[in-house]
Amino acid sequence: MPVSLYASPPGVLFPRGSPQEWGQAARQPPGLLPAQCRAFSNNKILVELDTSSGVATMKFKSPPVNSLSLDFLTEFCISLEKLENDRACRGLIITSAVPRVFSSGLDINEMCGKSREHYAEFWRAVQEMWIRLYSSNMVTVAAINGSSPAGGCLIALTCDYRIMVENPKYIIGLNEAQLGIVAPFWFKDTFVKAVGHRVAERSLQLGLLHSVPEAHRIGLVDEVVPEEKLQEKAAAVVAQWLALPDHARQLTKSMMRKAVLDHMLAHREEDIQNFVNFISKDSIQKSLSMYMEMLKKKKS
Ligand SMILES: CCCCCCC/C=C/C(=O)SCCNC(=O)CCNC(=O)[C@H](O)C(C)(C)COP(=O)(O)OP(=O)(O)OC[C@H]1O[C@@H](n2cnc3c(N)ncnc32)[C@H](O)[C@@H]1OP(=O)(O)O
Repeated sequence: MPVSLYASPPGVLFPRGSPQEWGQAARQPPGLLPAQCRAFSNNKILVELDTSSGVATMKFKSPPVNSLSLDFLTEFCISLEKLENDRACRGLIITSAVPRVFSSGLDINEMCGKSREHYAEFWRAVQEMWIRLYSSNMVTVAAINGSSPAGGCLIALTCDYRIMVENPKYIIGLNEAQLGIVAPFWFKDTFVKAVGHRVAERSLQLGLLHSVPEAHRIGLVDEVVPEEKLQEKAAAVVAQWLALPDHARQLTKSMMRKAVLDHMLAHREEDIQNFVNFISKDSIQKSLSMYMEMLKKKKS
Protein backbone atom coordinates (compact mmCIF):
# COMPACT_ATOMS: atom_id res chain seq x y z
CA MET A 1 0.00 0.00 0.00
CA PRO A 2 2.83 2.56 0.29
CA VAL A 3 1.96 5.61 -1.76
CA SER A 4 4.41 5.98 -4.63
CA LEU A 5 6.29 9.22 -5.04
CA TYR A 6 5.76 8.90 -8.75
CA ALA A 7 2.00 8.81 -8.24
CA SER A 8 2.15 12.27 -6.64
CA PRO A 9 1.05 15.16 -8.83
CA PRO A 10 4.07 16.32 -10.82
CA GLY A 11 6.25 18.87 -9.13
CA VAL A 12 4.72 18.59 -5.68
CA LEU A 13 7.75 17.24 -3.91
CA PHE A 14 11.31 16.15 -4.51
CA PRO A 15 12.52 18.37 -7.27
CA ARG A 16 16.02 17.10 -6.62
CA GLY A 17 17.42 14.38 -8.91
CA SER A 18 16.35 10.95 -10.04
CA PRO A 19 16.08 7.90 -7.75
CA GLN A 20 19.34 6.59 -9.20
CA GLU A 21 21.15 9.73 -8.02
CA TRP A 22 19.83 9.73 -4.47
CA GLY A 23 22.61 9.62 -1.95
CA GLN A 24 25.14 8.28 -4.41
CA ALA A 25 27.65 11.02 -3.68
CA ALA A 26 27.56 10.23 0.01
CA ARG A 27 27.56 6.43 -0.29
CA GLN A 28 30.10 4.69 1.91
CA PRO A 29 33.23 3.58 0.06
CA PRO A 30 33.25 -0.20 -0.31
CA GLY A 31 35.12 -2.08 2.38
CA LEU A 32 34.29 0.14 5.35
CA LEU A 33 31.23 -1.83 6.38
CA PRO A 34 30.63 -5.54 6.93
CA ALA A 35 29.62 -7.37 3.75
CA GLN A 36 26.03 -7.74 4.92
CA CYS A 37 25.72 -4.01 5.65
CA ARG A 38 24.81 -1.28 3.16
CA ALA A 39 24.75 2.40 4.05
CA PHE A 40 23.63 5.61 2.47
CA SER A 41 23.74 9.06 3.89
CA ASN A 42 22.79 12.55 2.87
CA ASN A 43 23.25 15.68 4.92
CA LYS A 44 20.77 15.07 7.68
CA ILE A 45 20.02 11.36 7.80
CA LEU A 46 22.20 8.24 7.91
CA VAL A 47 20.74 4.87 6.92
CA GLU A 48 22.39 1.50 7.49
CA LEU A 49 20.77 -1.66 6.17
CA ASP A 50 21.79 -5.02 7.59
CA THR A 51 20.86 -7.32 4.72
CA SER A 52 21.28 -10.45 6.85
CA SER A 53 18.47 -9.43 9.23
CA GLY A 54 16.57 -7.26 6.71
CA VAL A 55 16.53 -4.39 9.21
CA ALA A 56 17.59 -0.82 8.47
CA THR A 57 18.49 1.78 11.07
CA MET A 58 17.76 5.40 10.21
CA LYS A 59 19.64 7.94 12.32
CA PHE A 60 18.71 11.60 12.39
CA LYS A 61 21.88 13.68 12.32
CA SER A 62 20.81 17.28 11.96
CA PRO A 63 22.15 19.19 14.97
CA PRO A 64 21.39 20.99 17.13
CA VAL A 65 17.91 19.45 17.53
CA ASN A 66 16.93 17.46 14.39
CA SER A 67 14.24 19.98 13.52
CA LEU A 68 12.12 18.94 10.54
CA SER A 69 13.05 21.45 7.86
CA LEU A 70 11.95 21.10 4.22
CA ASP A 71 15.38 19.64 3.37
CA PHE A 72 15.17 17.19 6.26
CA LEU A 73 11.69 16.05 5.29
CA THR A 74 12.75 15.61 1.67
CA GLU A 75 15.71 13.44 2.70
CA PHE A 76 13.49 11.50 5.05
CA CYS A 77 10.98 10.66 2.31
CA ILE A 78 13.67 9.76 -0.20
CA SER A 79 15.35 7.44 2.33
CA LEU A 80 12.01 5.82 3.16
CA GLU A 81 11.21 5.25 -0.49
CA LYS A 82 14.61 3.68 -1.13
CA LEU A 83 14.12 1.27 1.75
CA GLU A 84 10.51 0.53 0.81
CA ASN A 85 11.62 -0.45 -2.70
CA ASP A 86 14.54 -2.56 -1.46
CA ARG A 87 13.47 -6.20 -1.23
CA ALA A 88 16.28 -6.83 1.26
CA CYS A 89 14.66 -4.46 3.76
CA ARG A 90 11.66 -5.52 5.89
CA GLY A 91 12.14 -3.59 9.11
CA LEU A 92 13.15 -0.07 10.11
CA ILE A 93 14.42 1.39 13.37
CA ILE A 94 14.30 5.19 13.59
CA THR A 95 16.57 6.88 16.13
CA SER A 96 18.74 9.96 16.66
CA ALA A 97 22.47 10.52 16.37
CA VAL A 98 22.10 13.88 18.16
CA PRO A 99 22.55 13.64 21.94
CA ARG A 100 19.46 14.19 24.11
CA VAL A 101 17.05 15.02 21.25
CA PHE A 102 15.11 12.61 19.02
CA SER A 103 13.53 15.46 17.04
CA SER A 104 12.36 18.93 18.09
CA GLY A 105 9.48 18.73 15.62
CA LEU A 106 8.74 20.94 12.66
CA ASP A 107 11.35 23.58 11.98
CA ILE A 108 9.63 26.73 13.18
CA ASN A 109 11.77 28.83 10.82
CA GLU A 110 9.94 27.16 7.91
CA MET A 111 6.67 28.54 9.28
CA CYS A 112 7.81 32.12 9.94
CA GLY A 113 8.04 35.05 7.53
CA LYS A 114 7.84 32.96 4.34
CA SER A 115 5.56 33.13 1.29
CA ARG A 116 2.26 31.26 0.98
CA GLU A 117 3.88 29.12 -1.74
CA HIS A 118 6.63 28.14 0.67
CA TYR A 119 4.12 27.24 3.40
CA ALA A 120 2.22 25.05 0.91
CA GLU A 121 5.39 23.26 -0.21
CA PHE A 122 6.49 22.75 3.38
CA TRP A 123 3.14 21.39 4.51
CA ARG A 124 2.96 19.00 1.55
CA ALA A 125 6.35 17.64 2.63
CA VAL A 126 5.10 17.17 6.22
CA GLN A 127 2.06 15.29 4.88
CA GLU A 128 4.24 13.19 2.59
CA MET A 129 6.47 12.14 5.47
CA TRP A 130 3.46 11.00 7.48
CA ILE A 131 1.74 9.24 4.55
CA ARG A 132 4.86 7.26 3.67
CA LEU A 133 5.65 6.23 7.23
CA TYR A 134 2.05 5.50 8.21
CA SER A 135 1.50 3.34 5.11
CA SER A 136 4.89 1.62 5.19
CA ASN A 137 5.00 -2.12 4.57
CA MET A 138 8.05 -2.33 6.81
CA VAL A 139 7.90 -3.01 10.54
CA THR A 140 8.72 0.42 11.97
CA VAL A 141 10.09 0.97 15.48
CA ALA A 142 10.90 4.37 17.00
CA ALA A 143 13.91 4.11 19.32
CA ILE A 144 13.41 7.43 21.08
CA ASN A 145 16.71 8.47 22.64
CA GLY A 146 15.87 12.06 23.53
CA SER A 147 13.15 14.67 23.75
CA SER A 148 10.49 14.49 21.11
CA PRO A 149 7.95 17.32 21.05
CA ALA A 150 5.25 17.93 18.40
CA GLY A 151 6.36 16.75 14.94
CA GLY A 152 9.04 14.59 16.61
CA CYS A 153 6.32 12.89 18.63
CA LEU A 154 4.28 12.48 15.42
CA ILE A 155 7.12 10.52 13.78
CA ALA A 156 7.26 8.21 16.79
CA LEU A 157 3.46 7.82 16.86
CA THR A 158 3.42 6.95 13.18
CA CYS A 159 5.67 3.93 13.77
CA ASP A 160 4.34 0.49 14.76
CA TYR A 161 6.09 0.50 18.15
CA ARG A 162 7.77 3.04 20.42
CA ILE A 163 10.62 2.42 22.86
CA MET A 164 11.91 5.38 24.87
CA VAL A 165 15.05 5.81 26.94
CA GLU A 166 14.41 6.43 30.65
CA ASN A 167 15.78 9.87 31.48
CA PRO A 168 14.17 12.46 33.76
CA LYS A 169 15.09 15.26 31.31
CA TYR A 170 13.36 13.80 28.25
CA ILE A 171 9.85 14.87 27.24
CA ILE A 172 7.42 13.80 24.54
CA GLY A 173 3.99 14.97 23.39
CA LEU A 174 1.99 17.09 20.98
CA ASN A 175 2.53 20.54 22.50
CA GLU A 176 1.21 22.58 19.55
CA ALA A 177 -1.38 24.40 21.72
CA GLN A 178 1.47 25.85 23.79
CA LEU A 179 2.78 27.52 20.62
CA GLY A 180 -0.66 28.98 19.87
CA ILE A 181 -1.11 26.60 16.94
CA VAL A 182 -3.35 23.58 16.44
CA ALA A 183 -2.34 19.99 15.71
CA PRO A 184 -4.15 19.08 12.45
CA PHE A 185 -6.72 16.29 12.33
CA TRP A 186 -4.28 13.62 11.16
CA PHE A 187 -1.81 14.40 14.01
CA LYS A 188 -4.82 14.11 16.34
CA ASP A 189 -6.07 10.88 14.74
CA THR A 190 -2.64 9.26 15.00
CA PHE A 191 -2.44 10.28 18.66
CA VAL A 192 -5.97 9.10 19.49
CA LYS A 193 -5.20 5.68 17.93
CA ALA A 194 -2.29 5.30 20.37
CA VAL A 195 -3.67 6.68 23.65
CA GLY A 196 -7.46 6.80 23.30
CA HIS A 197 -9.82 9.74 23.00
CA ARG A 198 -9.99 11.03 26.58
CA VAL A 199 -6.24 11.06 27.18
CA ALA A 200 -5.62 12.63 23.77
CA GLU A 201 -8.24 15.33 24.31
CA ARG A 202 -6.73 16.47 27.59
CA SER A 203 -3.15 16.20 26.37
CA LEU A 204 -3.85 18.09 23.13
CA GLN A 205 -5.91 20.88 24.72
CA LEU A 206 -3.22 21.52 27.31
CA GLY A 207 -0.35 20.97 24.85
CA LEU A 208 1.22 18.60 27.36
CA LEU A 209 4.79 17.43 27.15
CA HIS A 210 4.95 14.18 29.12
CA SER A 211 7.82 12.78 31.15
CA VAL A 212 8.95 9.31 30.11
CA PRO A 213 7.12 7.42 32.93
CA GLU A 214 3.95 9.42 32.20
CA ALA A 215 4.24 8.75 28.46
CA HIS A 216 4.54 5.05 29.25
CA ARG A 217 1.57 5.14 31.62
CA ILE A 218 -0.77 6.72 29.05
CA GLY A 219 0.41 4.40 26.26
CA LEU A 220 2.19 7.05 24.24
CA VAL A 221 5.31 4.89 24.40
CA ASP A 222 5.15 1.10 24.58
CA GLU A 223 8.33 0.43 26.52
CA VAL A 224 10.96 2.25 28.54
CA VAL A 225 14.57 1.07 28.70
CA PRO A 226 17.97 2.30 29.92
CA GLU A 227 19.98 4.05 27.20
CA GLU A 228 22.47 1.18 26.82
CA LYS A 229 19.68 -1.33 26.14
CA LEU A 230 17.83 0.70 23.50
CA GLN A 231 19.44 -0.68 20.35
CA GLU A 232 19.26 -4.28 21.55
CA LYS A 233 15.61 -3.91 22.56
CA ALA A 234 14.64 -2.25 19.28
CA ALA A 235 16.33 -5.05 17.31
CA ALA A 236 14.53 -7.68 19.42
CA VAL A 237 11.14 -6.03 18.83
CA VAL A 238 11.64 -5.81 15.05
CA ALA A 239 12.74 -9.46 14.99
CA GLN A 240 9.62 -10.49 16.92
CA TRP A 241 7.33 -8.64 14.47
CA LEU A 242 9.24 -9.95 11.45
CA ALA A 243 8.77 -13.54 12.61
CA LEU A 244 5.20 -13.35 11.28
CA PRO A 245 4.40 -13.88 7.61
CA ASP A 246 4.82 -10.49 5.89
CA HIS A 247 1.55 -10.60 3.97
CA ALA A 248 -0.54 -11.26 7.09
CA ARG A 249 1.15 -8.55 9.13
CA GLN A 250 1.07 -6.02 6.29
CA LEU A 251 -2.60 -6.60 5.44
CA THR A 252 -3.51 -6.31 9.12
CA LYS A 253 -1.58 -3.05 9.44
CA SER A 254 -3.20 -1.70 6.31
CA MET A 255 -6.67 -2.65 7.61
CA MET A 256 -6.03 -1.01 11.00
CA ARG A 257 -4.75 2.24 9.43
CA LYS A 258 -6.98 2.51 6.36
CA ALA A 259 -9.66 4.83 7.74
CA VAL A 260 -7.20 7.41 9.08
CA LEU A 261 -5.07 7.28 5.94
CA ASP A 262 -8.05 7.51 3.56
CA HIS A 263 -9.42 10.48 5.50
CA MET A 264 -6.15 12.33 5.16
CA LEU A 265 -5.72 11.49 1.46
CA ALA A 266 -9.27 12.64 0.73
CA HIS A 267 -8.65 15.99 2.44
CA ARG A 268 -5.03 16.57 1.53
CA GLU A 269 -5.41 19.71 -0.61
CA GLU A 270 -7.95 21.23 1.79
CA ASP A 271 -5.53 20.54 4.67
CA ILE A 272 -2.76 22.40 2.82
CA GLN A 273 -5.01 25.40 2.24
CA ASN A 274 -6.05 25.37 5.91
CA PHE A 275 -2.43 25.33 6.98
CA VAL A 276 -1.43 28.14 4.62
CA ASN A 277 -4.35 30.35 5.68
CA PHE A 278 -3.77 29.65 9.37
CA ILE A 279 -0.02 30.08 9.43
CA SER A 280 -0.13 33.28 7.33
CA LYS A 281 -2.24 35.12 9.94
CA ASP A 282 -0.42 37.96 11.67
CA SER A 283 -1.53 36.71 15.09
CA ILE A 284 -0.08 33.23 14.43
CA GLN A 285 3.17 34.66 13.08
CA LYS A 286 3.41 36.73 16.26
CA SER A 287 2.83 33.69 18.49
CA LEU A 288 5.53 31.69 16.68
CA SER A 289 8.04 34.57 16.87
CA MET A 290 7.38 34.95 20.60
CA TYR A 291 7.87 31.20 21.08
CA MET A 292 11.21 31.28 19.24
CA GLU A 293 12.27 34.23 21.41
CA MET A 294 11.29 32.28 24.50
CA LEU A 295 13.40 29.30 23.34
CA LYS A 296 16.42 31.54 22.84
CA LYS A 297 15.94 33.34 26.20
CA LYS A 298 15.72 30.00 28.00
CA LYS A 299 19.33 29.38 26.96
CA SER A 300 20.74 32.64 28.32
C1 LIG B 1 -4.10 24.32 10.69
C2 LIG B 1 -2.78 24.72 11.30
C3 LIG B 1 -1.90 23.62 11.62
C4 LIG B 1 -0.57 24.02 12.23
C5 LIG B 1 0.11 22.80 12.65
C6 LIG B 1 1.55 22.94 13.00
C7 LIG B 1 2.06 21.68 13.62
C8 LIG B 1 3.37 21.94 14.25
C9 LIG B 1 4.14 20.99 14.67
C10 LIG B 1 5.47 21.25 15.26
O1 LIG B 1 6.28 20.35 15.32
S1 LIG B 1 5.88 22.84 15.78
C11 LIG B 1 7.46 22.69 16.60
C12 LIG B 1 7.25 22.41 18.04
N1 LIG B 1 8.50 22.15 18.69
C13 LIG B 1 8.79 22.56 19.90
O2 LIG B 1 7.99 23.19 20.56
C14 LIG B 1 10.14 22.21 20.42
C15 LIG B 1 10.93 23.41 20.77
N2 LIG B 1 12.25 23.04 21.24
C16 LIG B 1 12.52 22.60 22.48
O3 LIG B 1 11.66 22.43 23.31
C17 LIG B 1 13.95 22.31 22.78
O4 LIG B 1 14.74 22.91 21.77
C18 LIG B 1 14.31 20.82 22.89
C19 LIG B 1 13.88 20.04 21.65
C20 LIG B 1 13.65 20.22 24.15
C21 LIG B 1 15.86 20.69 23.03
O5 LIG B 1 16.30 21.50 24.08
P1 LIG B 1 17.84 21.96 24.15
O6 LIG B 1 17.98 22.74 25.41
O7 LIG B 1 18.71 20.79 23.91
O8 LIG B 1 18.03 22.89 22.86
P2 LIG B 1 17.65 24.45 22.70
O9 LIG B 1 18.75 25.26 23.28
O10 LIG B 1 16.28 24.69 23.19
O11 LIG B 1 17.63 24.59 21.09
C22 LIG B 1 18.83 24.64 20.34
C23 LIG B 1 18.58 25.53 19.13
O12 LIG B 1 17.57 24.94 18.32
C24 LIG B 1 16.49 25.87 18.12
N3 LIG B 1 15.24 25.10 18.00
C25 LIG B 1 14.72 24.25 18.91
N4 LIG B 1 13.59 23.70 18.43
C26 LIG B 1 13.38 24.23 17.22
C27 LIG B 1 12.38 24.04 16.22
N5 LIG B 1 11.33 23.20 16.40
N6 LIG B 1 12.48 24.73 15.08
C28 LIG B 1 13.51 25.58 14.86
N7 LIG B 1 14.51 25.80 15.79
C29 LIG B 1 14.44 25.13 16.93
C30 LIG B 1 16.54 26.74 19.36
O13 LIG B 1 15.89 27.96 19.12
C31 LIG B 1 18.04 26.91 19.54
O14 LIG B 1 18.48 27.85 18.56
P3 LIG B 1 19.67 28.86 18.85
O15 LIG B 1 19.25 29.68 20.03
O16 LIG B 1 20.87 27.99 19.16
O17 LIG B 1 19.81 29.68 17.60
